[in-house]
Amino acid sequence: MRVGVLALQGAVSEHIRSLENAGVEGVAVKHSEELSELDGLIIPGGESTTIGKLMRKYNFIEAIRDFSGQGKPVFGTCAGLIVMAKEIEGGEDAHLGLMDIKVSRNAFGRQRESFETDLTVKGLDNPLRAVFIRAPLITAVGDGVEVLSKYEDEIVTARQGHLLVSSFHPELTDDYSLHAYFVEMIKQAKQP
Ligand SMILES: NC(=O)CC[C@H](N)C(=O)O
Repeated sequence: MRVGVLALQGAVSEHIRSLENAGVEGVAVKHSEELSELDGLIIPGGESTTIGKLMRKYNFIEAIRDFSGQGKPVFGTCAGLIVMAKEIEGGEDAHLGLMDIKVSRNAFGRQRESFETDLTVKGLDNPLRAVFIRAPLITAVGDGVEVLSKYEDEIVTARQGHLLVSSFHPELTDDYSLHAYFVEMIKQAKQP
């Protein structure tokens, strides 16, 4: 199994390390043609406007929509969550528009630009150490979306079939259980 990490901007090597800890090969993806050799894709955190621009410039928009359309799992973390959303609050255009969620960028405000907490996540055995950095929040979800965790009543992890998103950075700690969860989603998707 090979899992790509979109390497246009953001925390790429950390995701590759977490994937390797979860027992699979992680590869940095710089060209859209590389997607055809992958079983799953992670879109990392960074800055969503920049990632969106680079995705357009390097032909990733249609390529990732196609990849997802084949039922291949996609996991967006932080800015990656924002680019996967169908709707971004504040009138900004959606980027990939893959997942039936509405997001608010930088939702925690300046006082709490970054913080860490232990989160209970549905499907994980133990609380997950979560690092939030200028994090977005999911403010509405469609019918097919399952909420996996909340922080202070706000949705911070969700899944829609083969799509997974988190507002926080699961790759910045030694806890790779959410990556292992994503690897399980890929195994399920590969089953005939
Ligand atoms: N850590 C992150 O990925 C931050 C996301 C950033 N606030 C954005 O809007 O794109």
